Amino acid sequence: MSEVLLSARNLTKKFGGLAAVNDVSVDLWRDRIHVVIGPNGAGKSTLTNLLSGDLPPTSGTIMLGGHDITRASPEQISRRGLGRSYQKTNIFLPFTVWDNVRLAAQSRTAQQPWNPLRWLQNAAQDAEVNERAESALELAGLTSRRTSIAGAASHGEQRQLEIAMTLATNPQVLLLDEPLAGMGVAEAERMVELLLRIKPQHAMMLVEHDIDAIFALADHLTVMVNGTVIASGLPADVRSDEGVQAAYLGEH
Ligand SMILES: Nc1ncnc2c1ncn2[C@@H]1O[C@H](COP(=O)(O)OP(=O)(O)OP(=O)(O)O)[C@@H](O)[C@H]1O
Repeated sequence: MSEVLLSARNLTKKFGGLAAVNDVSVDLWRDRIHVVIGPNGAGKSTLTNLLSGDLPPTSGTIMLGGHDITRASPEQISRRGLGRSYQKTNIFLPFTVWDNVRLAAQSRTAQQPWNPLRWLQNAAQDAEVNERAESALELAGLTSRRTSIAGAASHGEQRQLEIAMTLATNPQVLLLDEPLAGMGVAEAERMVELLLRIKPQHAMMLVEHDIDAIFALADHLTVMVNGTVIASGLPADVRSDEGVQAAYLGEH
């Protein structure tokens, strides 16, 4: 059954006199993809940064899995099960695909306090980290590329690797910033397939500009303009909304 994993209410973020995000509420459900669109400067990145803890909101609340994370750090929020990818890549280019995913999986493992049985715990932890990295690699469709040097991978594969690295932290909620940016048609199709494959286990919010992908992926579509939500709902309803056509979709 679908459930709300993240719930943000009345989020506002002010930079001086500018409300980059103005009274925005968002629910993210497991097995649903929520796409946020809007022209440049609409507040999409700022909203993502509020949900991930990279920026504190001026007002409003964010609940993740029943916990109030409004003032939590990005690390605490990650440990509570939120993973995000960044437009600017976090990949270590000289390392292999596998090493990158394993490092991401390891970053999630808490340090254990010292005790005489620590080597046993470490061994168990290693096995668990490897397992998490392995399944993230497989979900992202990169198993056959594990020994490739990340820097030598194609643009599309590097974007897949970013998703694999995000999945390796075992998130329930995924925030993805333009996962199809800069991709050709075939790469974009592969990414859409990948996102649909990981959808059932995750609640996802995507910021995306690719119109075909938006309508292939979105279960819920939100349109932001100047920090404000001007429409939010089923993609077909939002698409036919006159205000949306005038403000955004009409441009394409
Ligand atoms: N750290 C900051 N300090 C001051 N103003 C900021 C800051 N970050 C964003 N803004 C402003 O907030 C508004 C929203 O920016 P944001 O980057 O969230 O928009 P966006 O919808 O993600 O745009 P794009 O599609 O171009 O990435 C813009 O007017 C931007 O200039």
